Amino acid sequence: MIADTNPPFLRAYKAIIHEHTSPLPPPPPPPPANEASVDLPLIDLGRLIFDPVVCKAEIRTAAAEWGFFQVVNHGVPLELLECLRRVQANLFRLPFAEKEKGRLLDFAVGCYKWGTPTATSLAQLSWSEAYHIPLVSPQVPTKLKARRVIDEYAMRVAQLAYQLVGILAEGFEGGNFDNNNYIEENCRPSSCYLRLNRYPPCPIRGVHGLVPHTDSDFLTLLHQDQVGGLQLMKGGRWITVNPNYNALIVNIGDLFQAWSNNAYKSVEHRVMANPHTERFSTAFQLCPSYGTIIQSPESPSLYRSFTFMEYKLQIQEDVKTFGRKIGLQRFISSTSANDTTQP
Ligand SMILES: O=C(O)CCC(=O)C(=O)O
Ligand SMILES: [Fe+2]
Repeated sequence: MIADTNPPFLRAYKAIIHEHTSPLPPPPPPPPANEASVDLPLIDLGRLIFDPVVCKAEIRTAAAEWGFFQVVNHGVPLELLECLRRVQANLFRLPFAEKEKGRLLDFAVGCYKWGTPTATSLAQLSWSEAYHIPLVSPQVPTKLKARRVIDEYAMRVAQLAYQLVGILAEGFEGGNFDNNNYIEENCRPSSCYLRLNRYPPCPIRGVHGLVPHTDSDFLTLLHQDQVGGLQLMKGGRWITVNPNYNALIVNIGDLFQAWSNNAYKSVEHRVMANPHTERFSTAFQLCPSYGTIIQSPESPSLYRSFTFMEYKLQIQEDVKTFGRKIGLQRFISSTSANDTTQP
Protein backbone atom coordinates (compact mmCIF):
# COMPACT_ATOMS: atom_id res chain seq x y z
CA MET A 1 0.00 0.00 0.00
CA ILE A 2 1.28 3.49 -0.84
CA ALA A 3 1.50 5.68 2.25
CA ASP A 4 -0.72 8.75 2.07
CA THR A 5 1.07 12.05 1.61
CA ASN A 6 -1.91 14.35 2.14
CA PRO A 7 -2.84 15.43 5.65
CA PRO A 8 -6.12 13.79 6.78
CA PHE A 9 -8.28 16.92 6.36
CA LEU A 10 -11.58 15.12 5.79
CA ARG A 11 -11.13 12.91 8.85
CA ALA A 12 -9.78 15.60 11.18
CA TYR A 13 -12.35 18.24 10.28
CA LYS A 14 -15.31 15.88 9.73
CA ALA A 15 -17.50 17.66 12.28
CA ILE A 16 -17.18 21.16 10.81
CA ILE A 17 -17.33 19.91 7.22
CA HIS A 18 -20.56 18.00 7.76
CA GLU A 19 -22.17 20.90 9.53
CA HIS A 20 -22.03 22.94 6.35
CA THR A 21 -21.87 20.76 3.32
CA SER A 22 -21.22 17.29 2.02
CA PRO A 23 -17.82 16.68 0.45
CA LEU A 24 -18.98 15.70 -3.05
CA PRO A 25 -16.62 16.32 -5.92
CA PRO A 26 -17.61 19.67 -7.40
CA PRO A 27 -18.45 20.12 -11.09
CA PRO A 28 -15.81 21.92 -13.17
CA PRO A 29 -15.82 25.50 -11.95
CA PRO A 30 -17.73 28.03 -14.08
CA PRO A 31 -15.92 31.33 -14.57
CA PRO A 32 -16.78 33.36 -11.46
CA ALA A 33 -19.29 36.03 -12.39
CA ASN A 34 -18.36 38.82 -10.03
CA GLU A 35 -14.73 38.16 -9.41
CA ALA A 36 -12.19 40.43 -11.04
CA SER A 37 -8.62 39.41 -11.74
CA VAL A 38 -5.69 41.78 -11.92
CA ASP A 39 -2.04 42.06 -12.74
CA LEU A 40 -0.37 43.63 -9.74
CA PRO A 41 1.75 46.75 -10.43
CA LEU A 42 4.89 45.36 -12.03
CA ILE A 43 8.25 46.93 -11.24
CA ASP A 44 11.39 46.14 -13.18
CA LEU A 45 14.19 46.35 -10.61
CA GLY A 46 16.72 46.50 -13.45
CA ARG A 47 15.67 50.15 -13.68
CA LEU A 48 17.14 50.84 -10.25
CA ILE A 49 20.44 51.14 -12.09
CA PHE A 50 19.36 53.28 -15.04
CA ASP A 51 16.44 55.22 -13.66
CA PRO A 52 16.62 54.93 -9.85
CA VAL A 53 14.56 57.96 -8.89
CA VAL A 54 11.55 56.97 -10.99
CA CYS A 55 11.87 53.29 -10.09
CA LYS A 56 11.99 53.99 -6.34
CA ALA A 57 9.02 56.34 -6.62
CA GLU A 58 7.03 53.56 -8.36
CA ILE A 59 7.86 51.14 -5.55
CA ARG A 60 6.65 53.60 -2.90
CA THR A 61 3.49 54.44 -4.82
CA ALA A 62 2.62 50.76 -5.25
CA ALA A 63 3.21 50.12 -1.53
CA ALA A 64 1.04 53.09 -0.58
CA GLU A 65 -1.80 52.49 -3.03
CA TRP A 66 -1.87 48.68 -3.27
CA GLY A 67 0.18 47.31 -0.36
CA PHE A 68 1.04 44.61 -2.95
CA PHE A 69 3.23 44.74 -6.04
CA GLN A 70 5.44 42.43 -8.06
CA VAL A 71 9.06 42.77 -9.07
CA VAL A 72 11.02 41.28 -11.98
CA ASN A 73 14.78 41.34 -12.53
CA HIS A 74 14.88 40.77 -8.78
CA GLY A 75 18.26 39.07 -8.72
CA VAL A 76 16.99 35.64 -7.62
CA PRO A 77 18.02 33.33 -10.49
CA LEU A 78 15.15 31.48 -12.16
CA GLU A 79 17.14 28.22 -11.95
CA LEU A 80 17.33 28.63 -8.17
CA LEU A 81 13.57 29.20 -8.01
CA GLU A 82 12.97 26.08 -10.08
CA CYS A 83 15.36 24.07 -7.95
CA LEU A 84 13.61 25.27 -4.80
CA ARG A 85 10.24 24.27 -6.21
CA ARG A 86 11.53 20.74 -6.89
CA VAL A 87 12.91 20.48 -3.35
CA GLN A 88 9.61 21.81 -2.01
CA ALA A 89 7.52 19.33 -4.03
CA ASN A 90 9.71 16.43 -2.86
CA LEU A 91 9.37 17.48 0.77
CA PHE A 92 5.60 17.52 0.53
CA ARG A 93 5.49 14.22 -1.37
CA LEU A 94 6.82 12.36 1.67
CA PRO A 95 4.36 10.23 3.65
CA PHE A 96 2.27 12.36 5.99
CA ALA A 97 3.52 10.45 9.04
CA GLU A 98 7.10 11.33 8.16
CA LYS A 99 6.31 15.01 7.64
CA GLU A 100 4.52 15.14 10.98
CA LYS A 101 7.35 13.41 12.81
CA GLY A 102 9.63 16.30 11.77
CA ARG A 103 13.39 16.81 11.67
CA LEU A 104 13.47 16.55 7.86
CA LEU A 105 16.49 18.38 6.41
CA ASP A 106 17.49 19.37 9.96
CA PHE A 107 14.33 21.47 10.36
CA ALA A 108 13.29 22.16 13.94
CA VAL A 109 10.65 19.86 15.41
CA GLY A 110 7.19 21.39 14.97
CA CYS A 111 7.99 23.36 11.84
CA TYR A 112 5.53 21.28 9.78
CA LYS A 113 1.97 22.56 10.15
CA TRP A 114 -1.31 21.75 8.42
CA GLY A 115 -4.96 22.83 8.58
CA THR A 116 -6.19 25.10 11.37
CA PRO A 117 -6.20 23.35 14.75
CA THR A 118 -8.33 26.14 16.29
CA ALA A 119 -11.03 26.09 13.54
CA THR A 120 -14.57 25.70 14.80
CA SER A 121 -16.22 26.43 11.43
CA LEU A 122 -15.43 25.80 7.79
CA ALA A 123 -14.76 29.53 7.26
CA GLN A 124 -11.83 29.32 9.68
CA LEU A 125 -10.18 26.32 8.05
CA SER A 126 -7.07 26.67 5.87
CA TRP A 127 -6.76 23.72 3.49
CA SER A 128 -2.97 23.79 3.34
CA GLU A 129 0.22 22.40 4.77
CA ALA A 130 3.48 24.28 5.33
CA TYR A 131 7.02 24.12 6.61
CA HIS A 132 7.87 27.21 8.69
CA ILE A 133 11.63 27.45 8.58
CA PRO A 134 13.49 29.97 10.75
CA LEU A 135 16.57 31.39 9.05
CA VAL A 136 19.41 30.24 11.26
CA SER A 137 22.97 30.59 10.11
CA PRO A 138 24.33 27.06 10.12
CA GLN A 139 27.32 26.47 12.43
CA VAL A 140 28.60 23.85 10.04
CA PRO A 141 27.71 24.01 6.34
CA THR A 142 25.05 21.40 5.71
CA LYS A 143 25.82 18.33 3.64
CA LEU A 144 22.18 18.08 2.60
CA LYS A 145 21.86 19.39 -0.94
CA ALA A 146 18.15 20.14 -0.62
CA ARG A 147 18.82 22.16 2.53
CA ARG A 148 21.51 24.12 0.74
CA VAL A 149 19.01 25.10 -1.95
CA ILE A 150 16.56 26.35 0.68
CA ASP A 151 19.28 28.31 2.51
CA GLU A 152 20.59 29.83 -0.71
CA TYR A 153 17.09 30.94 -1.74
CA ALA A 154 16.42 32.37 1.74
CA MET A 155 19.68 34.32 1.67
CA ARG A 156 19.00 35.81 -1.77
CA VAL A 157 15.46 36.76 -0.99
CA ALA A 158 16.47 38.25 2.39
CA GLN A 159 18.97 40.53 0.60
CA LEU A 160 16.21 41.66 -1.73
CA ALA A 161 13.90 42.32 1.22
CA TYR A 162 16.52 44.54 2.91
CA GLN A 163 17.02 46.44 -0.33
CA LEU A 164 13.28 47.02 -0.82
CA VAL A 165 12.69 47.97 2.77
CA GLY A 166 15.52 50.51 2.48
CA ILE A 167 13.88 52.05 -0.58
CA LEU A 168 10.49 52.15 1.11
CA ALA A 169 11.94 53.67 4.29
CA GLU A 170 13.71 56.42 2.31
CA GLY A 171 10.38 57.60 1.10
CA PHE A 172 8.66 59.24 4.04
CA GLU A 173 8.18 62.96 4.19
CA GLY A 174 10.69 63.37 1.38
CA GLY A 175 13.50 62.32 3.73
CA ASN A 176 15.15 59.18 4.96
CA PHE A 177 12.98 57.56 7.58
CA ASP A 178 15.55 54.99 8.52
CA ASN A 179 18.62 57.00 9.43
CA ASN A 180 19.29 54.67 12.33
CA ASN A 181 19.16 51.47 10.28
CA TYR A 182 16.23 50.42 12.43
CA ILE A 183 15.18 47.57 10.11
CA GLU A 184 18.64 46.10 9.62
CA GLU A 185 19.33 46.31 13.35
CA ASN A 186 16.09 44.66 14.41
CA CYS A 187 15.16 42.33 11.53
CA ARG A 188 18.27 40.21 11.41
CA PRO A 189 18.09 37.02 9.36
CA SER A 190 17.83 35.01 12.60
CA SER A 191 14.36 36.44 13.28
CA CYS A 192 13.09 35.92 9.69
CA TYR A 193 11.22 32.93 8.30
CA LEU A 194 10.78 31.08 5.08
CA ARG A 195 7.46 29.34 4.67
CA LEU A 196 7.06 26.60 2.09
CA ASN A 197 3.34 26.23 1.35
CA ARG A 198 1.40 23.49 -0.39
CA TYR A 199 -2.32 23.70 -1.08
CA PRO A 200 -3.67 20.20 -1.80
CA PRO A 201 -6.70 19.91 -4.10
CA CYS A 202 -9.83 20.37 -2.04
CA PRO A 203 -13.08 18.51 -2.83
CA ILE A 204 -15.30 20.98 -0.99
CA ARG A 205 -16.37 24.11 -2.78
CA GLY A 206 -15.55 27.56 -1.40
CA VAL A 207 -12.95 26.42 1.13
CA HIS A 208 -9.92 28.62 1.75
CA GLY A 209 -6.41 27.39 1.08
CA LEU A 210 -5.42 30.14 3.49
CA VAL A 211 -8.04 32.11 5.40
CA PRO A 212 -8.22 35.91 5.00
CA HIS A 213 -5.40 37.57 6.92
CA THR A 214 -2.83 40.31 6.93
CA ASP A 215 0.82 39.41 7.47
CA SER A 216 2.22 40.04 10.97
CA ASP A 217 5.65 41.11 9.72
CA PHE A 218 7.38 44.07 8.06
CA LEU A 219 7.48 42.71 4.53
CA THR A 220 6.64 39.45 2.75
CA LEU A 221 8.25 38.28 -0.49
CA LEU A 222 6.15 35.63 -2.15
CA HIS A 223 6.70 33.36 -5.09
CA GLN A 224 3.66 31.52 -6.41
CA ASP A 225 3.40 28.90 -9.11
CA GLN A 226 1.11 29.18 -12.15
CA VAL A 227 -1.99 27.66 -10.55
CA GLY A 228 -3.39 30.87 -9.06
CA GLY A 229 -5.75 31.33 -6.13
CA LEU A 230 -4.21 34.30 -4.30
CA GLN A 231 -6.77 37.06 -3.81
CA LEU A 232 -6.53 40.44 -2.17
CA MET A 233 -9.10 42.84 -0.84
CA LYS A 234 -9.32 46.00 -2.92
CA GLY A 235 -12.13 48.52 -2.95
CA GLY A 236 -14.24 46.28 -0.72
CA ARG A 237 -14.04 43.16 -2.91
CA TRP A 238 -11.78 40.20 -3.47
CA ILE A 239 -9.70 40.30 -6.61
CA THR A 240 -7.63 37.43 -7.94
CA VAL A 241 -3.95 38.04 -8.57
CA ASN A 242 -2.84 36.71 -11.96
CA PRO A 243 0.23 34.53 -11.43
CA ASN A 244 3.53 35.61 -12.99
CA TYR A 245 6.15 32.90 -12.57
CA ASN A 246 9.06 35.25 -13.23
CA ALA A 247 8.01 37.75 -10.61
CA LEU A 248 8.23 37.91 -6.85
CA ILE A 249 5.24 39.43 -5.08
CA VAL A 250 6.05 41.96 -2.37
CA ASN A 251 3.50 42.83 0.28
CA ILE A 252 3.52 45.21 3.20
CA GLY A 253 2.96 43.63 6.62
CA ASP A 254 1.24 45.04 9.72
CA LEU A 255 4.47 46.19 11.35
CA PHE A 256 5.45 48.30 8.37
CA GLN A 257 1.99 49.84 8.30
CA ALA A 258 2.35 50.84 11.96
CA TRP A 259 5.97 52.01 11.62
CA SER A 260 5.10 54.08 8.53
CA ASN A 261 2.09 55.58 10.32
CA ASN A 262 -0.26 54.18 7.65
CA ALA A 263 1.78 55.53 4.71
CA TYR A 264 1.99 51.90 3.51
CA LYS A 265 -0.91 49.48 3.76
CA SER A 266 -0.99 45.93 5.08
CA VAL A 267 -3.73 44.55 2.85
CA GLU A 268 -5.98 41.61 3.65
CA HIS A 269 -5.44 38.60 1.37
CA ARG A 270 -6.41 34.95 1.15
CA VAL A 271 -5.91 31.87 -0.99
CA MET A 272 -8.84 29.94 -2.45
CA ALA A 273 -8.35 26.18 -2.57
CA ASN A 274 -8.42 24.60 -6.00
CA PRO A 275 -10.71 21.57 -6.51
CA HIS A 276 -8.42 19.84 -8.99
CA THR A 277 -4.84 21.04 -8.78
CA GLU A 278 -2.27 21.29 -6.02
CA ARG A 279 -0.58 24.67 -5.64
CA PHE A 280 2.80 25.70 -4.22
CA SER A 281 4.02 29.02 -2.94
CA THR A 282 7.01 30.24 -0.92
CA ALA A 283 6.82 33.17 1.47
CA PHE A 284 9.80 34.93 3.00
CA GLN A 285 8.82 36.95 6.06
CA LEU A 286 10.94 39.87 7.23
CA CYS A 287 10.31 39.84 10.98
CA PRO A 288 11.99 41.67 13.88
CA SER A 289 13.20 40.03 17.08
CA TYR A 290 10.46 39.69 19.72
CA GLY A 291 11.77 42.54 21.88
CA THR A 292 11.73 45.08 19.02
CA ILE A 293 9.65 48.16 19.73
CA ILE A 294 7.34 49.20 16.91
CA GLN A 295 6.81 52.94 17.07
CA SER A 296 6.42 55.36 14.20
CA PRO A 297 8.94 58.22 14.36
CA GLU A 298 6.20 60.50 13.05
CA SER A 299 4.17 62.58 15.42
CA PRO A 300 1.36 62.15 16.22
CA SER A 301 1.63 58.39 15.90
CA LEU A 302 -1.56 56.56 14.93
CA TYR A 303 -0.57 53.48 16.94
CA ARG A 304 0.73 53.23 20.45
CA SER A 305 4.19 51.80 20.84
CA PHE A 306 4.28 48.00 21.20
CA THR A 307 6.78 45.18 21.03
CA PHE A 308 6.59 42.43 18.44
CA MET A 309 6.12 39.97 21.32
CA GLU A 310 3.06 41.93 22.56
CA TYR A 311 1.66 41.89 19.03
CA LYS A 312 2.06 38.12 18.66
CA LEU A 313 0.56 37.42 22.10
CA GLN A 314 -2.45 39.65 21.35
CA ILE A 315 -3.05 37.75 18.11
CA GLN A 316 -2.92 34.42 19.96
CA GLU A 317 -5.38 35.68 22.55
CA ASP A 318 -7.78 37.06 19.92
CA VAL A 319 -7.69 33.85 17.90
CA LYS A 320 -8.58 31.96 21.09
CA THR A 321 -11.36 34.36 22.12
CA PHE A 322 -12.84 35.55 18.80
CA GLY A 323 -11.62 32.86 16.41
CA ARG A 324 -9.65 35.44 14.39
CA LYS A 325 -6.77 37.87 14.46
CA ILE A 326 -7.80 41.47 15.06
CA GLY A 327 -4.37 42.89 14.41
CA LEU A 328 -3.39 46.56 14.31
CA GLN A 329 -6.80 47.84 15.41
CA ARG A 330 -5.86 46.65 18.87
CA PHE A 331 -2.97 49.09 18.97
CA ILE A 332 -4.56 52.31 17.75
CA SER A 333 -3.34 55.07 20.07
CA SER A 334 -5.94 56.39 22.47
CA THR A 335 -5.75 59.88 20.98
CA SER A 336 -6.68 58.69 17.50
CA ALA A 337 -9.05 55.85 18.56
CA ASN A 338 -12.79 56.02 18.05
CA ASP A 339 -15.63 53.64 18.78
CA THR A 340 -15.51 51.88 15.43
CA THR A 341 -12.03 50.51 16.03
CA GLN A 342 -13.07 48.08 18.74
CA PRO A 343 -14.05 44.52 17.84
O1 LIG B 1 0.24 31.24 -1.02
C1 LIG B 1 0.00 32.42 -1.23
O2 LIG B 1 -0.22 32.87 -2.35
C2 LIG B 1 -0.12 33.39 -0.08
C3 LIG B 1 0.62 32.96 1.15
C4 LIG B 1 0.45 33.93 2.26
O3 LIG B 1 -0.38 34.80 2.23
C5 LIG B 1 1.29 33.81 3.44
O4 LIG B 1 2.11 32.86 3.49
O5 LIG B 1 1.17 34.66 4.35
FE1 LIG C 1 -0.04 36.23 3.80
